[in-house]
Amino acid sequence: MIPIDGLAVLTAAEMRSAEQAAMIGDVTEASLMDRAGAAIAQAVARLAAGREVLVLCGPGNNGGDGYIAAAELKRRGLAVRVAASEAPRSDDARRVAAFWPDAVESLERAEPAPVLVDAIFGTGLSRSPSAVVEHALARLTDAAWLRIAVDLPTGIATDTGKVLGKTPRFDVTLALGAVKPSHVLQPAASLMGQVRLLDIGVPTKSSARILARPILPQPDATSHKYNRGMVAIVAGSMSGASELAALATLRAGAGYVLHLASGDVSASAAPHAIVRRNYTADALNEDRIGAVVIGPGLGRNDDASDRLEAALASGRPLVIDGDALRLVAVETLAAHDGRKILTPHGGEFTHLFGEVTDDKLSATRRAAQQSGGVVVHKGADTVIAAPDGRAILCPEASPWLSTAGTGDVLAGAIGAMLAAGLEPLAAAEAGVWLHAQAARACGKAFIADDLADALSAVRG
Ligand SMILES: NC(=O)C1=CN([C@@H]2O[C@H](COP(=O)(O)OP(=O)(O)OC[C@H]3O[C@@H](n4cnc5c(N)ncnc54)[C@H](O)[C@@H]3O)[C@@H](O)[C@H]2O)[C@H](O)CC1
Ligand SMILES: [K+]
Repeated sequence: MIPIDGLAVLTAAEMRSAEQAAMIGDVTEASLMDRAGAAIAQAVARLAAGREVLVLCGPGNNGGDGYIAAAELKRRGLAVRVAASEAPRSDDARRVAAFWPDAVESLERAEPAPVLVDAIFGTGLSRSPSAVVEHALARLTDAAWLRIAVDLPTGIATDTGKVLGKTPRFDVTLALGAVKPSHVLQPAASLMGQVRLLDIGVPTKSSARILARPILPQPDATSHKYNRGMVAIVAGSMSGASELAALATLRAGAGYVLHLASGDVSASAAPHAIVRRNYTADALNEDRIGAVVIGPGLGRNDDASDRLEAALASGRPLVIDGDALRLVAVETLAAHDGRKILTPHGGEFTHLFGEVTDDKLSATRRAAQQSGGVVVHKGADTVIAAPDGRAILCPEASPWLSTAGTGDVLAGAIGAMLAAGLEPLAAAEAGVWLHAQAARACGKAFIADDLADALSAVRG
C-alpha cells in the first residue's frame, strides 16, 4: 500500500497501453490479475485485522481481482464470503472465479460483514450500474465497519472525476497499477477515503502526476534580501487582499516584498517587513524584482487595467490572480512571451477559457497551451498544467480552505517561489504544496491571516 504522492497518473486508455506494453515473456493478462489479487489480499488482510470479509465481485476483470483476493484471504485463514452481481463474463474472470472453493452468494440477499470489499466494477465501467447493484452496494457498505474499493469504487468514471450513479463512501481505495485521474478529481475523490497504490509490476510513464513534496529554495551564506527573491505586489482598490498576499510572500521565504498601492500607503502599518510604496508603472522596472503578483484586491476599474498592462509589459515573471483574470484576454496572454502563472478558481477559469465540458485535467492542459502560461486551476482538486502538457493533480488539502483570502495567500506563496528562481511549473507546485501543508497545520476554522503565518512553519 504505497502513498500516492508524486506518482504517475494514467487514464483508463493509458493504463491499458501500459498493461499491453508490460505483457512480454511470461507476463500475461492472467499473471497481472494474479498479482493484483495477491496484492489486494495482502492489503485487505492487514486492514481487516481478523474480521470477517465480504467480497463483492462483478462480471469483468475487477470482479476477477476480487475472486483471487477472496481465495487468498481464505487460504490465510480469514472468514471470507463472496457475493456476485452476475456470473463472470471475461475469460480471465471465469478462470479465477473457479479458484473460489465455496458457494457464491447473490448480491441482493448477501448478509453484511464488518469488512466490505467492492470488486464489482473498476476501469471498465461505461454507464451507471443497475439499480439492483447500487441498492445492494449501499445496503452492504452502510452496515460495514470498513469499506475497501478495488481500483475504483463502483460507479466512478475513471478519467473525469464524475460519479455515474449512486456511489457510497469508502474508507480505503486500492488503486491497481497506477493512480487514475478520478482518484484525485472531484466529486469522485471525495468518496474514496484514503487512496493507496498496489504495485502490480506494470511500468507506468505519464506527463501527469500527483503533487509531491518539492525541493524548496534555501538561503545560504551568499544570500541577501534581493537574491532570496524580491516580489512586487501590485495592489488596487481592496488593499486587504494584496496585503495578505504580501504577508504570505514573506512567510513563504521571499527576501523583499514591495507592496505597490495608492492613496493609503502607510509606512507605519504592520507587518513592518512589507515595504509599502506608491504604485507607479516605473516601480516595476526595478531590475531586482524576480516576480510580480497582480490580481488580489486589484479591482476592475481603468486603473486596474492600466496596472495589468504595465505588469504584462514589465517583462518580469508574473503571477496573475483574482481580478486580473477577469480583465485579461486569452489572446493577450498568448501574445505575451514572458513567464507567467495563472491561478483561476472555477469561476475565473470559466470566464477566461469557457465552461469545462470534458474533465478538469484535459481542460486545464488546454488552457495552459492556449495561454502559454502555467495554469493553477484551483479547487478541492487543484490541477496544475504547463503549456507543454505536463500536469500535476493535487489531492484535497483541507475543506477549511474555503474561506476568504486563502487564494491571495496562495498567489503570494507562488510569487515567492517564482522570485526565488524556480521555473513556473515548479514554483506553482511548491506554492500549492506549501499552502496545503499550512492548511493542514492550521486545523479547523482558521482565517487566511493564520494560513499566511503558518507558511513559515511548514516550509522546512
Ligand atoms: N491495472 C491493471 O493493470 C490491471 C487491472 N485489472 C483489473 O481490471 C479492471 C478492469 O477490468 P474490465 O474487465 O475492463 O472492467 P470492469 O471489471 O470494471 O467492468 C466489467 C465489464 O462490465 C461491463 N460494464 C461496464 N459498465 C457496466 C454497467 N454499468 N453495468 C453492467 N456492466 C457494465 C463492461 O463491458 C466491462 O467490460 C481494473 O479496474 C482492475 O480491477 C486486472 O485484474 C489486471 C491488471
Ligand atoms: K471496484
